[in-house]
Amino acid sequence: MLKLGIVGCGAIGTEICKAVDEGSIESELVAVYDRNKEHLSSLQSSLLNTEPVVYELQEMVKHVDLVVESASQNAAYEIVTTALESSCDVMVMSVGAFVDKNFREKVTDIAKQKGCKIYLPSGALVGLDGVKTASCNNIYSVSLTSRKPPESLEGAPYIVENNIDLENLKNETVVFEGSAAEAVKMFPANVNVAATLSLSGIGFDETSVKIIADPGAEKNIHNVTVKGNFGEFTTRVENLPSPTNPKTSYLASLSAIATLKNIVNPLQVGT
Ligand SMILES: NC(=O)C1=CN([C@@H]2O[C@H](COP(=O)(O)OP(=O)(O)OC[C@H]3O[C@@H](n4cnc5c(N)ncnc54)[C@H](OP(=O)(O)O)[C@@H]3O)[C@@H](O)[C@H]2O)C=CC1
Ligand SMILES: O=C([O-])CC(=O)C(=O)O
Repeated sequence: MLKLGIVGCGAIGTEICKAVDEGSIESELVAVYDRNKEHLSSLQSSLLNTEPVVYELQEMVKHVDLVVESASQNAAYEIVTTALESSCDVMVMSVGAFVDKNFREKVTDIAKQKGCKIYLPSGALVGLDGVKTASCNNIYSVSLTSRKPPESLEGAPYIVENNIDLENLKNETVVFEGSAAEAVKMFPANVNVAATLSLSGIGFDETSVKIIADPGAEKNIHNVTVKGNFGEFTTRVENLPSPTNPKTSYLASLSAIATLKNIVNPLQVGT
């Protein structure tokens, strides 16, 4: 059985733990950690069949096969490096950390040396199978438009630095237009999807991102358009927010669960 350790037990981490606890993923939930003690204890009390040990990262990696990062972009750097150096596989939800080329290359090298894998789930996006397939023969352009309730963008560095008054927005407003490279740095808790899209396709600088704050939006809506030698396609997902974190689409949690199921399944379906 795959032994799992989860760092970050908020919206996504909790759903993963519940899925393991219910027996939906053939694996053993060995250890959990969160700096937020409320999240940790509410997770522990929600589990019916499992009693994972609370281990900080350095101890966790001695006891598990795979570490799940579901914490934050800042936390991802240490979690990924420590897990791989200890010969653990790692699954990362804060994919925006991979915008840093040095980090990307460093952890890919460590993974190769240790014979480990780094898994980046599709998260809140749909259509990455098509992007990966299309990228095998020349993509001309990839664009992402994300429409979100204004409050979900509160606190993002771009909003703070540009003094954008989200509270008093009356109409839908394009708050950001630029490269995925800039978007994931400026909206670290909002567009990790732009990072996953960039890594599936043509890169961070070449992928364009538009973020719309829409006071009428109750869902996180992501449209992706890809053009290349294959032709072109557009995908659109209208995501319901997670019950405990409105910034995070519920589909992101399901995607993490689907990736873990895929890891333990000998039958591999899709791109
Ligand atoms: N790839 C994708 O498509 C998506 C990715 N995400 C990303 O996934 C990550 C998890 O999302 P979500 O579950 O909604 O987030 P939550 O805020 O609900 O949960 C994250 C938890 O991790 C804790 N945490 C943060 N930093 C650390 C650390 N250094 N060590 C230990 N615990 C830490 C937080 O504590 P505290 O409360 O104190 O901050 C919080 O309890 C986020 O980075 C989010 O941006 C989200 C949606 C889609
Ligand atoms: O959940 C979403 O819709 C997108 C998101 O927060 C992210 O990519 O970081």
